[in-house]
Amino acid sequence: MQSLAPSSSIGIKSIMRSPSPLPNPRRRVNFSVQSAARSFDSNQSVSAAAPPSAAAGGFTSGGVGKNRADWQSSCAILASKVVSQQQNTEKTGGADNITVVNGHRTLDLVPVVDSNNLPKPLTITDLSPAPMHGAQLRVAYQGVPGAYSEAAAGKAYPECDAIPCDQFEVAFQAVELWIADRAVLPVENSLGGSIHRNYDLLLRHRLHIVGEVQLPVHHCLLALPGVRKEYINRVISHPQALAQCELTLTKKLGLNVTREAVDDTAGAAEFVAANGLRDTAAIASARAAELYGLNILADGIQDDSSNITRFVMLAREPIIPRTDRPFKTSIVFAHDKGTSVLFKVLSAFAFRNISLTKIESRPHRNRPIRLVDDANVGTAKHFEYMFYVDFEASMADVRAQNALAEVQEFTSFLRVLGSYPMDMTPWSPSRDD
Ligand SMILES: O=C(O)C(=O)Cc1ccccc1
Repeated sequence: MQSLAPSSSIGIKSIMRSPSPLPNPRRRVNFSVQSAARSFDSNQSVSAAAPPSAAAGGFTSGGVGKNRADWQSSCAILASKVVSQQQNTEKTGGADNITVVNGHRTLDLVPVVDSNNLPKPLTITDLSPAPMHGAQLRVAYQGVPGAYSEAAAGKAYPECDAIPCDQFEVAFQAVELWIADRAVLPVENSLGGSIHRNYDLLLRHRLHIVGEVQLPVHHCLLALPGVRKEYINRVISHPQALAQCELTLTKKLGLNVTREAVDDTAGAAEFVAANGLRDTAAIASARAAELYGLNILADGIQDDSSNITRFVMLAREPIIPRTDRPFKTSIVFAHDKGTSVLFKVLSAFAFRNISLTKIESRPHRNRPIRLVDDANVGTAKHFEYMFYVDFEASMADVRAQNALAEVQEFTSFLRVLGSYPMDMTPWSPSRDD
């Protein structure tokens, strides 16, 4: 999967403002951080935030270390990468390519948009805290205007200044480097399940979950004006969107054509429009159709009308948990010895009548395999897992504190990702219901 923005380009581009209640999409942060990000291993967090405290939901054990020197060197790495990326861009220009990633054909796309909209080079001053932003909350999201993440930012913070970023890594770093105040991250979908890569990102960075929103997602099939369904031989979108519309595309619309995954839904729409592609349709929102001048060929094409995506809001500092409204707490833990650990951990919540809303396991990135020697049988190899659990209680609730104290006894690593108000907005299904 590739970004629709030139992946080697570096810049913040100015884009139009949108009317309320959608957030104000002002700038696109699309400095490329792939290589810079690789320099930040888990021991080199770029977070400048103070160490989290248990009371504020930053309870952690066995987590990564960080200090001012790490932060400064991370900034230096990022700044030097920015300069070299910029030079590469100048050398290579921006060719419009289809590449092969993990065996899939993907688009390496360069939008040919009006030159006022082309990314402007990021300078070192763009990486320092910007005191001129005024009182508006700046919320970084992955994608371009019209992406669902932008809508989620607008739902969480109606008056916010939404900052598009070409990658999640960039959205995280925008917050860590004080370019943005919050990042918005899709974490699970009612049809597609958990977005695993984003869970991995939560662990690699030191941001705190400070809120959640659940957004009904209503997909449209978009094409250039005058293009009919019969002309389409390719559908492009975010992989979640492609998966969420698979049945409708094939069974209802008869579109047994190539699918190609790109970084975000609205970026797919922008690409079709910017390149005048008459054989390609994008799956994206009605707002993306409006922003990029595309027609809606089919409306509400998600296979299940109750298609909800859950997003979390991330900040440098945890919020102070409260007990006067429903809160949720997200934790991640690992264990390296003992039996029935998962059972014991879950009982710590069950005995205190704390409901779990999610449990997810992910192979441990740094320690994927555990060897268990057995002289009679040989060497057994088990996957090592990280477990992600969400439970319905605030860290200000003594039951949650006691449960976590107990969990800590059975685990080798425990981190509270955040304790935050639950999204209690009434169920509002997709528009076509
Ligand atoms: O690509 C987008 O617009 C996103 O925000 C990610 C996404 C994709 C599909 C459903 C929900 C969110």
